[in-house]
This record gives sequence, structure tokens and C-alpha cells, in this order.
Amino acid sequence: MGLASKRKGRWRYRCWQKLFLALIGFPLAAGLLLVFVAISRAVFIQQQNQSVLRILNNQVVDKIDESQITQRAERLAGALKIPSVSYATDNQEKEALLQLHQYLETNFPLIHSATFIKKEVINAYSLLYTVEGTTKGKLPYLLASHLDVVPVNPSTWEVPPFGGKIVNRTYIYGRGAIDDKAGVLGIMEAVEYAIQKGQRPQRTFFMAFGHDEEISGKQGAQELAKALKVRGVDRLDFVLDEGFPLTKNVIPGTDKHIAMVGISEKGTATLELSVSGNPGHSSFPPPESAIGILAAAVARLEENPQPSLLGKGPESATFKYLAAHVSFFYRLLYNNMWLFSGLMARQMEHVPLTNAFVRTTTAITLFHGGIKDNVVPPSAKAVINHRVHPSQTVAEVIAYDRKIISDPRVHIRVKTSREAHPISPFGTDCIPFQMLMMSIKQVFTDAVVVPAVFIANTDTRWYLSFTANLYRFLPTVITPEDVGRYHGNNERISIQHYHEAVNFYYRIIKNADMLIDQVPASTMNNDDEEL
Ligand SMILES: CCCCCCCC/C=C\CCCCCCCC(=O)N[C@@H](CC(C)C)C(=O)O
Ligand SMILES: [Zn+2]
Ligand SMILES: [Zn+2]
Repeated sequence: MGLASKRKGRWRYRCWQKLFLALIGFPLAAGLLLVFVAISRAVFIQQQNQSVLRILNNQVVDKIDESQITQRAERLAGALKIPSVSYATDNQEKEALLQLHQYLETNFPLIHSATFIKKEVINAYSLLYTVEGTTKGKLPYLLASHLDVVPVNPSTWEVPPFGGKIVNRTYIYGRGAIDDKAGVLGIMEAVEYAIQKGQRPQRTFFMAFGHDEEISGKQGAQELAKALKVRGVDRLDFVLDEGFPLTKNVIPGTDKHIAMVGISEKGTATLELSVSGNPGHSSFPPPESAIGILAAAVARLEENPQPSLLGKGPESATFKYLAAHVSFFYRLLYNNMWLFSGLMARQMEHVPLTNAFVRTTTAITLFHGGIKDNVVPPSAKAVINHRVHPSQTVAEVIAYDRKIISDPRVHIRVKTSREAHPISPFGTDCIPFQMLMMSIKQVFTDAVVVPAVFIANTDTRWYLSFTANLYRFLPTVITPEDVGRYHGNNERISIQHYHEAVNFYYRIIKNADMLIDQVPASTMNNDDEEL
């Protein structure tokens, strides 16, 4: 064989080699790499899951004495005496907010003297506490609550709304008791307690207390979020803010405590409807006045609610999770929403609270018109506040309103709007959700934890860019007759439920640490430092 043909043979061999590598070798290597990454991820998740499961083995034993429970209740009652009211975006009780800062400083001395906790006042009235953990390099998390409260009408209360009264040694009464000073003080109590026990958390976390949640959060939580970014924090493991309380006897088919954890929240669309007319003498009025036209339009909106979307959004997961815990009849319904959602919606829409899960809600919140007894009104205005179901867009809601009003004389202006929040993960591979679920079960042992759409709004909107894991939950129990106390009269929390709230926040801090704790289960202390 000649040299030339030998070279040709080698050249041909190399060509085949390259072809083999291009067609099989590289894809095979890439495939193997992907499999390796997938397996590593699965192993990581498995390990994390095991460490989450270990949390359950860690028995929660209540060891604190009655006097400490009472002192905590009294500290909350003291905070309820401070009227940190938000009336409107330009009208807040700012002195009271400063008084509340001072109150926290005086009543939580260990937090305020700990070398690993930094307190910052953000935008004059909000508070940001950084609790520096002992372990570096792990994603921090954020516990949020708000310092402000909604206004009151004292004449309709049975106790002074800012009296901070403890009634029958059972209930702590006052505006803010559940919304949301039990959140602020509950978190503070848990941290104070940990320090008292000589503990320092492993993981860094933030306590972010906005001062204007009740009027948008723009000056409070928005500024807190900006401050975090300025400090180089742009990712958080999870955010836990106010949300649904646990309920009992609200969901048909079970008498267990139901803990609905907000994995999303409804959007909002606030619309101003207006009609202009010609003013004139009321002794010879036109057949239709601006007020009459507008009243008919809003009446049509009330008579024709937005369409039922039950089962089309994350609420289908709520019922799927509930199904395993309810009686046979309801299990059949909840497991087969594709068939029964119509029937369920018809039942649920009769009750305002459950109706909020069915659809975008429509509330006529303001109506103004007329200037004098004997003058035909020159104009009329109304405000419609929609809470938008996650399966609908704001544009679809407004288009539906236009169709229902069907009157070109009614002008619609969008005052504010926001789409529903994205759905946070809640599966078995979402460690923060699992941790939250187990923390709830440790404190409320019969609780069924289910994901749900939060029907109102929270400060979480300002933290959306930090994490996908945003959860809305208030660790206290509300009975059906208590629901009206939210923003209503005689707001209260029982001493026992407040004790559980503190316990819950303490569990969160301990359990969040356990997610990064590599100590084997057998060496874990089972009865240490519990509340
Ligand atoms: C199957 C259905 C069962 C439902 C059970 C749920 C029971 C929950 C009871 C009450 C929920 C009340 C929620 C209170 C929301 C508090 C937060 C708030 O007021 N946010 C404001 C923010 C706004 C930006 C001013 C709001 O108007 O949404
Ligand atoms: Zn609130
Ligand atoms: Zn509120």
C-alpha cells in the first residue's frame, strides 16, 4: 500500500471519528450531563425533604409558664393602645407610629441590644430589622407584618378600640389585634424569646414592618424593598406575610382547623364611574338625572356579577388538598371539580366570603352626586373596587363591566389596577412551603394545610421580585362569627391564640434553620427551648 493511500485511509478514519463525535458522542455527553444534573437535583431535593421531615420528629413541648403567656398578652395589649391609624394616603397618625417604634424598643430590650440584630428606620416610619445568622452564604428570608391599622367608629364598639383591654382574662381587644399587630409583636416575641434562651439563629432573616399597608404600602413596604436592594439583598428564600387565619367550621365537610396558605393573591381594579348632566331647576327636572343614570349602572353591576371561575384557577388545588380530609360527599365534589364546579359555585356565591373564591368580586365603595336640594345634579361619581380572580385579567374585568353597563353616558376611568400575583410553588419539592406547612402543623396539630388564593391584598406585592416563594398566612384561629371583626367592630384575639401565634413564628425561625442544618436526626434535641 502506498503512502498516499495510507494517508487517505487515516483521513477517512478521522472523518468517521468526527462524524461519530458530532452525531453520537457530543449528544451522548450532553445527555449524560443532563441526567447527572437531574439526579444531583433529585438527590438534593431528597436530602432537603428528609431534613424537612426531621422537623416533624422534633416534638413541640409547651414549657413556658402562664405568667409569661400573660406578660406577652399584656405587651400586645399595650401596643393596641397606640392608635397608628392610616386614614388615607395623605393622612396617617404619624406620631402614633413613632410611639409604636418606641414601645417596641422599650418592650423588646434583648432584640434592641443584641449585637447580631440591626434595627433601621426606613422612610421615617417603617422598621427593618436584620437578624444576622451564624451561617453565612445561605439565602435569607423575610417575615413581614404592618404597623398601621384601619380607622374605627368607637360608638359601635363594645370596648374602647384603643383601650388595649383584656376581657375575662381571655381576649385581648383592640384595633389591630388580628390585623396586624399580633403579627408584628408575635414575631418580635419569638425573637426575644430565642435570645432569652441564649440562641442566635443560624440563618439571616429580616423582620420588615411597613407603616402604610392599609393604604397601599407605597411609603412603607415599597421603601423597605428598596432598602433591601440598596443593601445588596435581591434574593430571598421566602417571604411570609399576613394572610388568611386558620378557620374552623367554615369549610363544609370537616370540623378540623383549615390553614389556607395564600400562594397567590387576587388582583385589583379600582374604577371611577362618572356621569355628567346639565344642572338646572329641580322644579322641571329632566327624565333622567346624572345620579339616576349612574345608580342604574351600578345596580346593573351588582345584579350581574363577574362570571364564576371556580375551578379554573389555583382554588382547584385548594379543594384537591381539602378532599382527603372531608366527608365522602364533599370528597366527591372536591375531587371532581370539572363536573361539580357549577354546583359548588352556586352554593358558595350565597356567602360573601366564599363568593370571593368563586369570581372577581365587585364592590361599590363610594357614591357621590348632587350639590343642593333643589338643583338637578351636574354630575355623579361612583367607585367600584374589584378583586380580580387569577384566571381573569384586569382588561377582561373592565370589558365585562362595559358590556353590563352598556351605556355610553357612563364614563369609566381606571384609578388603580394590578393583575393577580403569580402562583408561588406549593408542591412536595418546594422546601419553604413544606417547612411552613410543618410549622403550622406543629402548633395547630389537627390543622389541614392547603394552598389558596388570598382574596385581599398585602404588602407582598413589593417583594415579588425577591423570590417566587411568597406566602400569606396569619397564625391565629378565626371562627365564622369572628370574620366580621376584620376591619370591623370589636377586633380581638384570644390569649391562647396569640400564644400559638408566637409559638408558630418561633417554629418558623427554628425550622428555617433546620433546612440548612446538617446534624443527623438522631443527634437532634427533642425537647429543647420550646415555648
Ligand atoms: C372556602 C372559603 C373559606 C374562606 C375562609 C377564610 C376566612 C378568612 C377570614 C377573613 C379574611 C380577611 C382578610 C383580611 C385582609 C387584610 C389585609 C388587607 O386589608 N389588605 C388591604 C390592602 C390594600 C392595599 C389597602 C386590602 O384592602 O386588601
Ligand atoms: Zn393587614
Ligand atoms: Zn387590614
